[in-house]
Amino acid sequence: MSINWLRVVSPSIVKLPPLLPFSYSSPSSCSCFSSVVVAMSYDKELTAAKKAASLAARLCQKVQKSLLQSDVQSKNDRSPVTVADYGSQALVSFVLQQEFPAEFSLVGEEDSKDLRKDGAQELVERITKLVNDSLVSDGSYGVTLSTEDVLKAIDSGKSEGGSQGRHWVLDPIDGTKGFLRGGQYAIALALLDRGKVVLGVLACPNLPLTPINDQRSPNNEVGCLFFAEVGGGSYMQPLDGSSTVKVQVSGVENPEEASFFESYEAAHSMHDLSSLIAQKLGVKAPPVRIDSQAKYGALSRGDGAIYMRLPHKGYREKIWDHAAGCIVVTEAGGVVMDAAGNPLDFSKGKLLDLDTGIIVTNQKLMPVLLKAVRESLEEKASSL
Ligand SMILES: Nc1ncnc2c1ncn2[C@@H]1O[C@H](COP(=O)(O)O)[C@@H](OP(=O)(O)O)[C@H]1O
Ligand SMILES: [Mg+2]
Ligand SMILES: [Mg+2]
Ligand SMILES: [Mg+2]
Repeated sequence: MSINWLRVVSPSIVKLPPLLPFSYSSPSSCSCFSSVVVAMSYDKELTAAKKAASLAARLCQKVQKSLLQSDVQSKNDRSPVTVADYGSQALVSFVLQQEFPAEFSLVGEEDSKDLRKDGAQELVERITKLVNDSLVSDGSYGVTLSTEDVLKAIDSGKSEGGSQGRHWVLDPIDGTKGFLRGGQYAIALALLDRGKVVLGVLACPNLPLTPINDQRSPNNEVGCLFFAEVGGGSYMQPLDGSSTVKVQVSGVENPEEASFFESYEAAHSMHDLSSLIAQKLGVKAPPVRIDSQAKYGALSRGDGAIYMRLPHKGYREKIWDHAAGCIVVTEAGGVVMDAAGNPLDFSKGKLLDLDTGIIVTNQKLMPVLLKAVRESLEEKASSL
């Protein structure tokens, strides 16, 4: 097993390795922070991000337990959104603004447009109550938000990101379809500094604490928080923060022994193409299909060795669907690339500038995986 357990009395005792005083090169062909940079600590930001994501995860868990039909709405693109997506974005936005009032920019998936329409008042009140209940249970801020405060907090996520300054990147619920099915979902929060991902937090409320493919453990306990800061490695805690482990990607070198993840939703990734690639590699295990960036979390601790995401033609990937997952995997020793072999570029605004797909694996397997992807894409194109 590739999880290196570090049992500690309190998570605060686990110190990230000290950052070098001058400069360092990133540990691998790191797609999140690739150039030589002046070392910088983001400890305060990481602490705030963990707090915000954990609070949002608790809000989501509460909603998932007793989801009402009226809690689910449909967006313009007909994708689902729930009171928990909105509540999570409002909560994370509020917490980050409290912690960093001087410099705050957030690129979030949701906005309040539909909530400001006639007939949405009840929904907004339900979201506001969820947010206030979460703030009361935390007890740090001593405020009660009005419905307008909540709408404003959701709308603070309107930043476009880019290559200048710092921007938080938030997917308040990644895998809303999984959330609705009672499956996997994640609260994904990352920080961009001058276009590079410098920290990421993935709260995965339904992900087992033990490896998902481990036949021997009953997988009863769920709820994982993955986090990573550039140059500091990747870590996992139970959502209650009671212990911390350093995680590392699988060291598998033989593709026949590798297992791979893909989206649960066939509409999100071409399962026929990934099975062709797996066949070329000689992968024996069937694909593990799970929703959301929980795939990046599971991969970072070695539950599987490969993640393939090959969207149908025309789909454009959003930065909030990958930023946190990318740094969690990269800091755990993995590599994240587009299917053409380029690192992901988070500096271009809300969208990732790629149209081939995203592949994730360890450093040893990446060259063979890229080759199999290239050959499979060529075969598919020539068969059309
Ligand atoms: N046609 C499509 N192709 C690829 N990804 C899509 C898609 N439609 C939606 N998605 C994205 O896939 C995400 C879920 O990822 P996964 O497939 O790994 O479970 C969704 O995030 P949200 O649930 O935050 O909207 C959404 O952004
Ligand atoms: Mg969505
Ligand atoms: Mg998403
Ligand atoms: Mg989402």
